[in-house]
Amino acid sequence: MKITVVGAGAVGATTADNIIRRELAEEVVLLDIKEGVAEGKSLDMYQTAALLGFNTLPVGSTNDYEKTKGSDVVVITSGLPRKPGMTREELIGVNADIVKSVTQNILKYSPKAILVIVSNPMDTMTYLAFREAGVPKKRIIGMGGALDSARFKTYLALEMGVTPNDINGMVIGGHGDTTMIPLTRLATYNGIPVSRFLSEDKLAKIAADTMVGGATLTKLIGTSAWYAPGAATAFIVESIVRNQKRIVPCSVYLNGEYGQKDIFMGVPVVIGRNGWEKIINLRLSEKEKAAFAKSAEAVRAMNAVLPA
Ligand SMILES: NC(=O)c1ccc[n+]([C@@H]2O[C@H](COP(=O)([O-])OP(=O)(O)OC[C@H]3O[C@@H](n4cnc5c(N)ncnc54)[C@H](O)[C@@H]3O)[C@@H](O)[C@H]2O)c1
Ligand SMILES: O=C(O)C[C@H](O)C(=O)O
Repeated sequence: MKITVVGAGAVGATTADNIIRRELAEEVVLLDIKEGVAEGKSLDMYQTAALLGFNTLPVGSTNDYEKTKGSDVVVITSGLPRKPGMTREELIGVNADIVKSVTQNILKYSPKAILVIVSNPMDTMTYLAFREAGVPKKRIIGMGGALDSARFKTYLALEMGVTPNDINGMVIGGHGDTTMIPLTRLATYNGIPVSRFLSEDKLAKIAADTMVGGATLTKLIGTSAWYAPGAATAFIVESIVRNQKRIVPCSVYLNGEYGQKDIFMGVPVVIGRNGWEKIINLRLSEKEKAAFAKSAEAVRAMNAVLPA
């Protein structure tokens, strides 16, 4: 198994670190355009092997795609992160060109790879990667819902004073401050609806906090987050390489599912060795359906901004 992570910045390096520690591949290639950075971070990571005991080999590359040849899974994190006060959507101008050229280069050397797109605005960047790659839809996965759901579970756990490990919950829709849909109605504490423990007001606040979870961290840190994004990306990669068939909300191509066509949006999917294998059709309430349709409108408007 060989995995490539494009972009050796905060999220890319953290993703690679999580993948390496869990020995999800024999080799992990980290690629960046900044001279020496990917090589340096790979060597730094490998120097933890003697301390942590893993056997995966990290390999750095300054824009040399030959080194990525024959990758089974490729994660794309290259691109600008937002600054405080910005939306993810404002990154489209710069990041579209980056994601487009990276996708083309990757496919030249790894035509069979499953692509996991992280760069923002993620749903639109995933749509763009799909358009450029021309590969079966099940091999293109956008990472957003895994992270947003982890934040949702964390906020629920903090409010309830319990471990996030006992909380189940999903965020679907777009990966944007106003397009996410935290499904409070379906969230549980070990199978028991969280509404048995929290008031409607508390749940509404948790949903609102989840939606601006990324913006909150960006304001605190000065750039966007990387620990949970890196862990969430590695979580998806693990479900692929270990063929775990986990149900994870991911941005995937919808062709009529959830009432939408020709769009990438977050919905629960089964993730296994072939990419996303199946879309889970949740029975949404009328209010949730309306939120999904509104979210799709916003994502579609972003997609329309992409150059032809
Ligand atoms: N989908 C999500 O949930 C999620 C979560 C966190 C961050 N993000 C997004 O991920 C992206 C990266 O965030 P970050 O914090 O790691 O940023 P960063 O600035 O730390 O790292 C980005 C890296 O991409 C590299 N890069 C730029 N152009 C490149 C190219 N053509 N080829 C290869 N590498 C190139 C840069 O040199 C830099 O090292 C941003 O767009 C951010 O908004 C998405
Ligand atoms: O908030 C951001 O801009 C980065 C990422 O999408 C996140 O949710 O952490």
